[in-house]
Amino acid sequence: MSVLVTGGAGYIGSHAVLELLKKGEDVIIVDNLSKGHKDAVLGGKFYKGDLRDSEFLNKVFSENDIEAVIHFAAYSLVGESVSMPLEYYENNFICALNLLKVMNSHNVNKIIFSSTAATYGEPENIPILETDKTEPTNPYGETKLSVEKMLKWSDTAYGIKYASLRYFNACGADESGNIGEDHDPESHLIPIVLKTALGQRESITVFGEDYDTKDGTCIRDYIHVTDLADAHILALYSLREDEKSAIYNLGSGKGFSVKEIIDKAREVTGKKIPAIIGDRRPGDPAALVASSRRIKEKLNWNPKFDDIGKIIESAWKWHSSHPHGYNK
Ligand SMILES: NC(=O)c1ccc[n+]([C@@H]2O[C@H](COP(=O)([O-])OP(=O)(O)OC[C@H]3O[C@@H](n4cnc5c(N)ncnc54)[C@H](O)[C@@H]3O)[C@@H](O)[C@H]2O)c1
Ligand SMILES: O=c1ccn([C@@H]2O[C@H](COP(=O)(O)OP(=O)(O)O[C@H]3O[C@H](CO)[C@@H](O)[C@H](O)[C@H]3O)[C@@H](O)[C@H]2O)c(=O)[nH]1
Repeated sequence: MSVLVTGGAGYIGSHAVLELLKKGEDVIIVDNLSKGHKDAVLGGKFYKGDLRDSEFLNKVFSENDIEAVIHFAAYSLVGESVSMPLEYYENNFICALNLLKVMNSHNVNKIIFSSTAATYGEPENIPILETDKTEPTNPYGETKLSVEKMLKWSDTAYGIKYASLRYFNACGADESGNIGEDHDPESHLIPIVLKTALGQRESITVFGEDYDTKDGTCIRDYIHVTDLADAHILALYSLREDEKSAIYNLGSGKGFSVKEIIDKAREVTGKKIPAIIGDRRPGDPAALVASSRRIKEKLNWNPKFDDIGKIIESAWKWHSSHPHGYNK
């Protein structure tokens, strides 16, 4: 039987596909390539298509013996979601709705969902626990929280078991340097900092220096993409072992400010990396840091990258060897 990976040509999805293949899983990938790259998919059976198209989805499920779904496909940019909320609801909610409907009609009862730290909003406590309140400060987080609620009711009604993984900030690249992050336009901090190091941008703009944090810039929890990919495999195994549905945070437990990330990248690359201070970006909470105790205890998740310098080094290996991403 096969594992269907939606959004498997995207940044995190392509790393998960690689790890699944290494474990000997039979993998099917669906991606509309709106943001992803066919060259990022290093194996498996690839379908180009859109999850908003139920007929297409039904065909994929009819042609294959699908056991479980890992659902990455979504729009995922905090700032963009504030200016395009309806597109975010349409893509993120409708894709998940169509997927759950087709899963139910084909008796597929396991799904791993890419949720996010953005479901919490402005946290009351750091580190954030899965039981903490969820009040998103942006439409992106709202769409993901709505899907989590739909998953809960689909479990109650149809017995579809889920693991909802609330990732904090995914970063880094596969150690081989063969796949990595390539968004167009790029909006994530670490790739932009590294593109500045490569001389492709004149400077990095720091979005706000007046937050209530140690140096006034936003704090995030940066987690390596391969450690994230590994967590999906553990979640898949747990659903196979009839574990109950659950929500898990995935982060390193350490917070770094925007300025600290820029300084660390200067150290790793040996480049100057000019930075200028700009306005706050709408929708950004001041600080997000995870407690990942639950997934460590319940699924034995054991992240390998616990050093931000090593994480940035892996991203630098990818960016410096692929300065134009997959379009070499
Ligand atoms: N990058 C992060 O830091 C982060 C953190 C938390 C959660 N997430 C979540 O993880 C998932 C993957 O994120 P990513 O950074 O790899 O993003 P990405 O944009 O690189 O990957 C998403 C993939 O989904 C595809 N896709 C989008 N809409 C589709 C549709 N309607 N039909 C078919 N394919 C579609 C895109 O072409 C792309 O390849 C997303 O759900 C995102 O919300 C990401
Ligand atoms: O040019 C830039 C880009 C980003 N930032 C800041 O850097 C931090 C990280 O930003 P970014 O890399 O864009 O990630 P987030 O907005 O934190 O969102 C990521 O991490 C979330 C989980 O925390 C996921 O849900 C999202 O999908 C994913 O894009 C934020 O404080 C940004 O304001 C800058 O200062 N300048």
